[in-house]
Amino acid sequence: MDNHTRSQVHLNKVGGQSLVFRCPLCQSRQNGRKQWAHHLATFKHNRTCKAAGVDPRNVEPEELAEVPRHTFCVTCNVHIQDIYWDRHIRNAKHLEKERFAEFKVVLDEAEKDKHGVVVIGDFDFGIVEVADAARGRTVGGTIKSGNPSSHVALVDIQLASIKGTNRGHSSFKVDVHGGRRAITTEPLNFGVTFRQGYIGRCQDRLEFLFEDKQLRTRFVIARQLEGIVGNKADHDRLRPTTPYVPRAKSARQPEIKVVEGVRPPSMKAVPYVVPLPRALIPATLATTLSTGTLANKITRIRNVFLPREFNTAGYDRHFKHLLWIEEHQMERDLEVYDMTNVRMTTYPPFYRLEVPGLAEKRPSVLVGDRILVQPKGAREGHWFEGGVHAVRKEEVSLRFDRSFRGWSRDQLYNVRFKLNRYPVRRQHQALDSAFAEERVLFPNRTHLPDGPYPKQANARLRVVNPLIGTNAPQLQAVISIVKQPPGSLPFIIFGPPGTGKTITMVEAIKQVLKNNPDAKILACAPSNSAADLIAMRLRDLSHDELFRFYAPSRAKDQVPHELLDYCHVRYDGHFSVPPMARMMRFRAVVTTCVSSSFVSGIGIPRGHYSHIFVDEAGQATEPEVFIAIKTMANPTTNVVLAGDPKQLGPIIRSRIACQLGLEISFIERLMKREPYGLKEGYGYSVVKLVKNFRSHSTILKYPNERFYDDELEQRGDPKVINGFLGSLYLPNKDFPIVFHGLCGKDDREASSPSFFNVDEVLQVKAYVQALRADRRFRTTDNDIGVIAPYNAQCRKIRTALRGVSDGVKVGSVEEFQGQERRVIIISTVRSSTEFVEYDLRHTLGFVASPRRFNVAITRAQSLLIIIGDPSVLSLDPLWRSFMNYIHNNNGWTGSPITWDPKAPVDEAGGYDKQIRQAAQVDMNSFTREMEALTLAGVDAMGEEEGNVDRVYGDELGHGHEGVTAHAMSMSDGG
Ligand SMILES: Nc1ncnc2c1ncn2[C@@H]1O[C@H](COP(=O)(O)OP(=O)(O)OP(=O)(O)O)[C@@H](O)[C@H]1O
Repeated sequence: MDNHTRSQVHLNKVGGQSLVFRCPLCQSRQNGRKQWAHHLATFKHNRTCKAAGVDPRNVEPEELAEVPRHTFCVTCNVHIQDIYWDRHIRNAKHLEKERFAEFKVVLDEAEKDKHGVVVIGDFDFGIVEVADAARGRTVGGTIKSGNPSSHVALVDIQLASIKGTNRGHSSFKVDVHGGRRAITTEPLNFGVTFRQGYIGRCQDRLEFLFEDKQLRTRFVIARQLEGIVGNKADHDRLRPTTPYVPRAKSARQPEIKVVEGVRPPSMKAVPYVVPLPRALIPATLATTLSTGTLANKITRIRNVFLPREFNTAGYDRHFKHLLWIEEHQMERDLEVYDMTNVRMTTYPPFYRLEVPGLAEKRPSVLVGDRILVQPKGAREGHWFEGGVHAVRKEEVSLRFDRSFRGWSRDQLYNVRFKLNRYPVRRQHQALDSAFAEERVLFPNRTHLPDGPYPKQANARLRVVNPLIGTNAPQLQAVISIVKQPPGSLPFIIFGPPGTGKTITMVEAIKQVLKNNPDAKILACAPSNSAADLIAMRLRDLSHDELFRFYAPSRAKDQVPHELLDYCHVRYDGHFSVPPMARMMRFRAVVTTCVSSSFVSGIGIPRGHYSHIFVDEAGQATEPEVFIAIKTMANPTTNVVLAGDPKQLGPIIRSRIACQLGLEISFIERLMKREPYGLKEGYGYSVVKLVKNFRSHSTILKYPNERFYDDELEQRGDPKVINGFLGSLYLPNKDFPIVFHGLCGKDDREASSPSFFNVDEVLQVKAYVQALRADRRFRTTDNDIGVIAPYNAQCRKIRTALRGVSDGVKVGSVEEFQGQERRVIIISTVRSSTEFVEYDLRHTLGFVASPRRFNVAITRAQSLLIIIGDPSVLSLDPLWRSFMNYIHNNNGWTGSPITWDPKAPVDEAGGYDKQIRQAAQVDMNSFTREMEALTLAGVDAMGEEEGNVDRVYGDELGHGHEGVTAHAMSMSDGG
């Protein structure tokens, strides 16, 4: 069918007639006189006139034939102005729908019994235990005709996955005796066997090709085959309990009156003396952000709101606006969680509200947050604020003002989640401060000291960590930091993963304290896990010297027990700060970047800390890093940053803020400045570390080549990095990387958009059990880390490991940045291409995210196991080359690959293009095959293939997995 006839199919004329004009100058079509008059007045038209040298008023339209005014598209269910009809049917959205509609028809048609022939049998194998599946399970089926004088013959039986030129793989096999044979009323028996030696699922299509001799036509009857290898009890425990229903985003009406709620006691746990600014988004900026295209918004923001130049004078204004832009987006992202017509229960004075998705941090709610509640039928715009006093698995406890009355079991409420503004207010507070020293904000060549940099020979340092003494660049970094005169430019410890940045920073902290009795340190990191790592390594300081500050809302069970003695816990169990005199005596205070504002908040004077250290500085936004610097630094304070811009950067939700630079971390910006060139700055302002002490050479090889120009040297301790060579799970005993191919299913449940993949959960569990049971290698829970890109998957893995290996750390890549484990198991989750676009949009997942990929694969010391669906991952060139690397080294197991791992990878292919092609091939191949099979008549379903531009529904545009700004926030008032 050609495009013309196809368009007829969708054309239902509705509505009356109208005049259509064509503009002789710009050839555009105008529907009716009014539109024509408007067109004449437009800028574009006037420009065309000017170019043609005519007066626009003298242009007469060409009158076109009368056409019907409206057309109704039966595929998309929309009315379209007739003049736009052509455009509509070329439109990707329409083609998408049309493709699906046609494809469905084709498949449905194929599955129907026809020409009197019926195929009987149930080919859904359900869940088969691993041992049974390895032996193979067979089910029977029959083919027969209902017509005693049938002229139909069975010509062929084949599996869609491996027929023709397809190199696919199938775990199914079909047994049928004899070749071509007549189909009569006598049943013809056949058997389908499902045999698979590994966890995961297999789907295929069994196609029976028949010939009707009387009608001289061939036709196909198809049956879907499906089998899952796994454990039924685990599947029952982990599968979605309620089907996923995307939440609909409704436009919020403005809040007119909000009655303040009662905040939890933790909000008063820290005795703040400096009030926080409100820092509300300026109305003009909010209006700009709500109207126009992305490009227009960016241009207007640049022209109207941002300073002309990004320099010391305009620094605060620049970042304050970027913060507001980001906040505006974060607030909008929360709208999707709004709930209507929900009930609450009460246990006075608290109210309990069930929040679907809470466990996956969708939405993320912390103690101290605010949730607005409105009784149904209340006055428009009037809300009660509920202070969040407790957060449980699926519900929160709220406390309202006394004027909140009228609760009953049946009363319905509307609910709005509000952004916790404390983190942004703290950043504004810091930006409002007077600190604006160029040597920190925009260091240049003049800030480099004269003379030679401090050399090791003259330094005479007695290192605390003997490892540092064995590596010249690390030692140099420590010496340079110790010897930097007060008021120097920021010092950067820069290096790829596992090169010892954190231990160098920790050694530098200890040496500064040792060599300068007056020195005091404020050490920060973007996440609690990275801050914990610093604090753990500083534990040789006494309890009077080291203080680890946690936000009062943090739960004690989230804190490593070794650090509890270094914290201050109030009588009511909340984290807090000790009395001021004691606080002032601590020589090192460790906290997250956002929480670092507490020091100025409780009244510790600027300049109290001689040094501010920030580890994993590439993961924080610049305003986050500057909370500590801007609130506490004075002209003598030195700043030290450690990080690697090739690892995870800050998570930014607003595309506008991203494009205006909020995504670039402070360390990344500094590294591009003159004094940080390795020639000029080595030893003065920067030291680069290139010896990797973490990983086995085979684990290091791929990221080293891809991200670090092969400059990393492998220097890991052989006792550690060779620890799993020869182990049972390695397909190649000398190559400690395993790619475990697994075809699973990515699921979601209820209203949480977070993904999980039960098949992969089971495989992770199987590996953990095997590792723990293997006496030869003696692996403890602490040796194993499991990384997954989605909160829901992390939660399911934790559930599966409960009672099996509770001590195994399971977390997102963000939580693993800076961490290492002897064994890392990565569950990639994705098993369908259609969700990858979703990941790309929401900066989730592993595909097309090189930084996340880099961090994930560089955490393992001696064994790296990746569980993933090769067919999906292979669409990303980075993943495909990585899988080829593993395959070519015989590290592959599980579901086999369907491509040639020796063939060069199309690096420029890019994920977008590849996924489009894959989706198209997937949808069209069956149609094409059917065309080829069909001689004539009933099965002529092949159609001209439209150029399907794959467009995915814009689902939930909110939230990030892993560590969000919210997850790192402190809800402790101020
Ligand atoms: N000089 C050294 N000799 C031997 N081992 C070292 C040395 N320096 C660091 N290590 C070890 O290397 C590993 C990685 O160190 P560290 O965590 O400090 O690296 P990093 O650069 O901060 O890593 P990431 O970039 O992943 O955060 C640790 O196990 C550490 O003990």
